[in-house]
Amino acid sequence: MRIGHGYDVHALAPERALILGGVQIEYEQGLAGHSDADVLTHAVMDSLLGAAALGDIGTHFPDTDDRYRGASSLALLRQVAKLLTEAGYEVQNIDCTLIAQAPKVAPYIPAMRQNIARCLGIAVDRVGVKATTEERLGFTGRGEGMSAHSVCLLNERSPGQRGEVTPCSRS
Ligand SMILES: Nc1ccn([C@@H]2O[C@H](COP(=O)(O)O)[C@@H](O)[C@H]2O)c(=O)n1
Ligand SMILES: C[C@@]1(CO)OP(=O)(O)OP(=O)(O)OC[C@H]1O
Repeated sequence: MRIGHGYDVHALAPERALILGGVQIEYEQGLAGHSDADVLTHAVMDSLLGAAALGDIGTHFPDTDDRYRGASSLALLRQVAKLLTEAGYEVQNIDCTLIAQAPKVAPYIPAMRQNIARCLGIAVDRVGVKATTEERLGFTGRGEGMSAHSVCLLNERSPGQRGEVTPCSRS
């Protein structure tokens, strides 16, 4: 079993859509970024890539590459799922936390969990999504941006399934 951690931050800006866990939420501002800036999904992807020691989202989806301009982070998450499968891992569970002073996202959490689980091909009860404010403190508390943390566990499939060389004894 392998543990992973991911963390991401995006600034709030006018005239941007607010997309969190693949859910578009009505709000006066959205998150700025090269992609759709879905900070929660970015933290989830980094936790998965980290657990597999496969780098991070910037390695796989550089913000200098026009293919990722305005990209759906859920589409990127599906690509991460493929990388994990190819490397011989399956997701045991994910637990992530969005840090945002506003808006209240609790009503959207079931849809976020469904989106993340669907992209990874796992049951929704393997995906935890939570939200908290930072009590008006710091950059999230002042409404300048949002951040997210994620942890995950990956199961390693058996060596035979991963295409690894298995030690053999010589007589
Ligand atoms: N953007 C947010 C932040 C929080 N919530 C929910 O409110 C609860 C209380 O938050 P505190 O920061 O005051 O502890 C929290 O447990 C979440 O359920 C939210 O929906 N959206
Ligand atoms: C997701 C990517 C895609 O180009 O762009 P951004 O939306 O800027 O997000 P960031 O968290 O800075 O990660 C870098 C990129 O991988």
